Amino acid sequence: VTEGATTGYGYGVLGDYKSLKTYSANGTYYLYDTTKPMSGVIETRTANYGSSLPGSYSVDSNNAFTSTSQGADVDAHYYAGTVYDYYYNTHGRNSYDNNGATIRSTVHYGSNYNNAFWNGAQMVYGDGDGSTFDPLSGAQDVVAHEITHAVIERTAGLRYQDQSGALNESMADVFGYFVEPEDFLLGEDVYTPNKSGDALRSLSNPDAYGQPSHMDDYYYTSSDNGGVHTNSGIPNKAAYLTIQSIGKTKAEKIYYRAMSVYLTPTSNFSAARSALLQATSDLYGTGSTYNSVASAWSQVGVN
Ligand SMILES: O=C(O)[C@H](CCc1ccccc1)CC1(C(=O)N[C@@H](Cc2c[nH]c3ccccc23)C(=O)O)CCCC1
Ligand SMILES: [Ca+2]
Ligand SMILES: [Zn+2]
Repeated sequence: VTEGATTGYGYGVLGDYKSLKTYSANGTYYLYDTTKPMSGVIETRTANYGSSLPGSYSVDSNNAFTSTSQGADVDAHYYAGTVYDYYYNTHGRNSYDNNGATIRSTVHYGSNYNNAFWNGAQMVYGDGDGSTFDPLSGAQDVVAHEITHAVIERTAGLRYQDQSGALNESMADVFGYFVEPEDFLLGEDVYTPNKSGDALRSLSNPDAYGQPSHMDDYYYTSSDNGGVHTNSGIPNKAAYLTIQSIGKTKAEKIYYRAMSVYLTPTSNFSAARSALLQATSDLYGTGSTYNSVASAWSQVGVN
């Protein structure tokens, strides 16, 4: 019996065919990808509808992860690989710690759990209740959002509270777009499966989903760590305006440099504007690109 890296396949949450990097041992196939140029691996596990982590390896007897319940496992594994590839190919970053850390995901967490999270060590995905959410790993932008939280922890370290927390949230949403740039929506592929055209959030129109897009409408609250999932609308809108004026290629380099070089745990929105302008100056000087970034933040009321 062979032991080692293999290529299998499966169907994702939306029933789409995907080729998978798997591992074979003792006649069992694991969602365990050893092919990345990093010392760690990409591994996907299941909590089997319980809440103990990390759970057991997602396995299959014939390297064909084709059952409906395996869709969440397939997508968590496949999309984690694409997010690894994005950070490595676009920014030269080797996993979230830039040192080849293993990227671990656990799916089927809880019962009909309508959420997902990075717990400081791994990603965790609920299956959703089929009405509010489909299994959340079925959205590439959600997977990118979660892995970006891990990157932020190892770089800017933005405190998950008030403005620095909203910035943390925004960077996660913005890199969700950079990884999946087909729209400015977040979570649209898994949100309300029975309703089309909606999403969890919108970078281009935060107000459509109850988020402010200007400092005048900053939402002061004690819940959700000071409204981090609400006030992220303001930096999200600034990011959208920036992308629209200078393009994705320049924007993602500026955002990555700001996140990895200039932002700190206590950076607020104004500090983010400064960090992004400094990154822009480093990369592109202080001409039209610089003015576009400054303008974007002025338009959302941050100077
Ligand atoms: O990573 C994050 O910021 C979110 C982590 C939420 C969480 C935090 C701590 C423990 C458990 C869960 C998860 C996501 C999120 O934005 N959640 C929002 C919106 C949301 C999703 N499911 C919900 C259920 C009820 C209320 C709100 C929500 C939230 O938790 O606010 C990110 C992309 C999609 C899900
Ligand atoms: Ca999207
Ligand atoms: Zn988040």
